[in-house]
Amino acid sequence: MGKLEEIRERLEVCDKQIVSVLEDRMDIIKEIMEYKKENGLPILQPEQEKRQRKMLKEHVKENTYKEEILDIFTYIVENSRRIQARTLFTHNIFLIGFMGVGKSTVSDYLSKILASPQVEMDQVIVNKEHMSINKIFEEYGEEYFRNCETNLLIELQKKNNQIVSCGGGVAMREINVREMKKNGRVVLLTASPETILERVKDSDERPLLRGRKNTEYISELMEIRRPKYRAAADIIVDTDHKNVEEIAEEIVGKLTHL
Ligand SMILES: Nc1ncnc2c1ncn2[C@@H]1O[C@H](COP(=O)(O)OP(=O)(O)O)[C@@H](O)[C@H]1O
Ligand SMILES: O=C(O)C1=C[C@@H](OP(=O)(O)O)[C@@H](O)[C@H](O)C1
Ligand SMILES: [Mg+2]
Repeated sequence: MGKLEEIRERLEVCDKQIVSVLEDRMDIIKEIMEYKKENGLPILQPEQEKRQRKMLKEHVKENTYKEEILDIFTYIVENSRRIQARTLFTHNIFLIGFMGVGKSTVSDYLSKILASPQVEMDQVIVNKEHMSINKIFEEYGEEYFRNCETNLLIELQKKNNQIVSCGGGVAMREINVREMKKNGRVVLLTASPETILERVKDSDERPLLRGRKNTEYISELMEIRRPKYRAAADIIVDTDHKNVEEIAEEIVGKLTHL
């Protein structure tokens, strides 16, 4: 055997060892998830990831390849998140609720922490139509926008493990609720009219609130929509006085025990 072949063989042995250790690591991740589920412990615990990273940095600080090793670990952790997500859910998660409850914000956070694709329905429609939501309402009317939402929900059936941030009106159509339920769990976020006003007051991107940004109108529309939101929901999470991390943890905890 030539020298080069001999070196390559050692490399192959090394790669196989990495594969084997990675498999062990992934099994451990699953074991942790099962233990947390069985014992009702918080599932996401982002602070644990930060501790892990700190420990690792300390461990490799004298290493010649520390940058490269840390880079590899970024991918390892990303994939562990994906395994975590699959251990928890095999379906889509749809966030519904009134404008400003935090559907977009929470879905963005959940998609990162669970390394799962996010679908921001409003944004997908804006991209498809090459028009802002305001412009779609102005040019084609609300009914057209609602049809875009229904068509998109049907399209979303093709994939799993997506975190979908719905527009606030999605749960109003029964066909939309049926589509979401086919391969998804529906999470209703709620908040008081005062909280909603605080969160939407500086944005002009919601045509339904134009010129009506006050708690009276928000309460009125919320009451009209409430029965449909509740009927569609598999779980309900109130968001008043909670930060995004707390809301995400509550969602995952409740979905796990559904
Ligand atoms: N839990 C929260 N606490 C404080 N502010 C929040 C929270 N959730 C969302 N926000 C803020 O409220 C505004 C509306 O949130 P967004 O996610 O766009 O709501 P939605 O998609 O339900 O309309 C954003 O400015 C966002 O940063
Ligand atoms: O409640 C609604 O009918 C709407 C909510 C908006 O989304 P957000 O709930 O994300 O603001 C957007 O889809 C559109 O302005 C209509
Ligand atoms: Mg939104």
